[in-house]
Amino acid sequence: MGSKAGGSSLDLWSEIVGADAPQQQHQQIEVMYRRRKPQINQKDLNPRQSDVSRPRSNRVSLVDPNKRVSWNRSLSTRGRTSIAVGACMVYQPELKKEKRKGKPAIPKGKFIAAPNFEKERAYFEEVDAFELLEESPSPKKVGTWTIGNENYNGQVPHLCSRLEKWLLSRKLNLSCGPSSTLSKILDTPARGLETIYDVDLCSLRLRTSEKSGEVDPHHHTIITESSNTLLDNGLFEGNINLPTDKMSTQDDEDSVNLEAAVKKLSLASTSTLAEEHFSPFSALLEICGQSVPSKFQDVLSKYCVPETIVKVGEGTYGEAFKVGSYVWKIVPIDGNFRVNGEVQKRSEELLEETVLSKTLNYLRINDGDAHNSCGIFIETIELSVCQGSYDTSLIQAWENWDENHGSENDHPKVFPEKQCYMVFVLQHGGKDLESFALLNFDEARSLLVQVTAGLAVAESAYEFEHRDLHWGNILLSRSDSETLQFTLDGRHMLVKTYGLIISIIDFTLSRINTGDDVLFLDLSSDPDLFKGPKGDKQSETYRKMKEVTEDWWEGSFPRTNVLWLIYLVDILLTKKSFERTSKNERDLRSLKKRLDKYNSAKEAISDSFFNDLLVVHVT
Ligand SMILES: Nc1ncnc2c1ncn2[C@@H]1O[C@H](COP(=O)(O)OP(=O)(O)OP(=O)(O)O)[C@@H](O)[C@H]1O
Repeated sequence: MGSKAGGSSLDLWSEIVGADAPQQQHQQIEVMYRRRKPQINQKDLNPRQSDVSRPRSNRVSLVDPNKRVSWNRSLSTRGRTSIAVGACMVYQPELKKEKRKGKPAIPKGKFIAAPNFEKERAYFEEVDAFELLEESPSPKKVGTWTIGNENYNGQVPHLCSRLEKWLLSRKLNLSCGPSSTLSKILDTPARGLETIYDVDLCSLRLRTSEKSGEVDPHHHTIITESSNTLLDNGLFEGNINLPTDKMSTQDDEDSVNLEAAVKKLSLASTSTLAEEHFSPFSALLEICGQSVPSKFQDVLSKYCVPETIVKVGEGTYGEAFKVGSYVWKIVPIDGNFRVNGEVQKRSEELLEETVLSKTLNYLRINDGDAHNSCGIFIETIELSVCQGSYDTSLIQAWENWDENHGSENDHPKVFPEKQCYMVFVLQHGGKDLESFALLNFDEARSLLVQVTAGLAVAESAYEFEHRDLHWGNILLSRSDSETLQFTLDGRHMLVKTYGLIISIIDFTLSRINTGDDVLFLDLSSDPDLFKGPKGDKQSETYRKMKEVTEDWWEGSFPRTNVLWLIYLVDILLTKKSFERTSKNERDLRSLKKRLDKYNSAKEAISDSFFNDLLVVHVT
């Protein structure tokens, strides 16, 4: 295999030993669900829902079968209920009712028989007894970068203050152009966090709580090397490129003065200037390099001829279309009516997701110098804000898909002329794990090693936690390459693919430290997320995350990545059928047990399960 190429390769992982656990096999009875939507056992369905003539029988609202509101769907309103409902909510619960009478029944759920129910029984009894040990929570407010937005009230998703300042400064002085760290993230491809910190030191420095001795987690300390003149003029740009060595000689007194000045400016900004010049929507436009929203047609024409567009998937918020060789994820935003039973996302939320996606793009750089790199996080090619009714080519593609798959989403004809959308132009990542047919155990373990290695790399680079890695958010495609390179803390690893390439998507719930700010969603404002069906692996994983984080979502808890790895092993064992021996199943169960001891994907990647899938190159 290509994994041995390169001469001086050492298998360092083999020294990590993990004793196999007792190998009982048990049966598990578990609800299935799709993405964040729980699937209820047939016996739990009322007759109407279980009627095979209803193509949506696998998506059952726990509240009202006609209304797509469930424990998981309420995610969409997390932290923004007050905005959406208070401002302009027009609830349309009946939107889906008139749809597609007489449509052929095409159930979407994959009901895969467990390979050996009897064998599984013993195991799952063991697994059930094997509840995760009490997590050892990370100490709060220590060791993470403090965050900005002192006005954060737990209801509005956090938008990094750095972003606000950058955007504000762009408004105030467009001729300066963006040169802050954030703009670098937005304008250029991948770079490691350590580099970002370096760059940032030339314009701004963030202090950790530890370093500054501050205890307020919402206090964002900014120290600049800028001149007071700039500050006095209100033209703070974070754009003063002093050499780092000069930065390091800055004395504390100056820092304190400047800090106070910046704080003053910041306060003035939020109360007056920002209100006049800054809105999340205009910020979104800025990020996309637009001054006004585009028309679908204009952006589409850059990528393909409209007739070739095909819908490839759908989520709670977005529709996914293959446009040329890319995938467009189209998310309606800021509208005052529900779509797919959900309050539309607001610009604020999309701001965070766009910055996060762009930051993860940095990991894709693999120029030999990268300290951390991998290609597993889906590449964001372009971001665009569009406005108008849905384009006819997209509607046609939507209807074709609906005929074949039975869409659960509202027909896009509901969108009025003034509707705005966030368009993510993404690398095509293949099929999601839910619908992908894995062939054999080698493919399954390559899936696991790629996800684990990718999370380890992103943890190391950005303190990244995905926090929603269910089987709709893992994409798979086949390829000829035998190995993939991951670089973790400067060590180059080749990972065996067995012909499978994995991509991770959907960073809505993710947490990241961009080097400027910690971006995260405060899930404590969405209690329903944690009320999913008991025993359901996905809902249990949200609950375990809550235990681990102690509901402090801002903090760094890479253990949440491990929780999703455990979930993935469960999914492979119980929801996916592929060629495997009983030894293979034992190996997976043993891995699951050992995973429980790890506090990060970085620790997990050293597990013996991955030994012969990884080769570390010492350079
Ligand atoms: N880059 C991509 N390549 C291929 N398919 C994609 C891509 N992005 C999204 N999809 C398809 O669209 C589906 C929905 O995407 P995504 O999960 O990002 O939307 P969402 O609205 O955030 O979903 P949810 O919140 O319900 O998980 C995916 O499960 C996948 O099938």
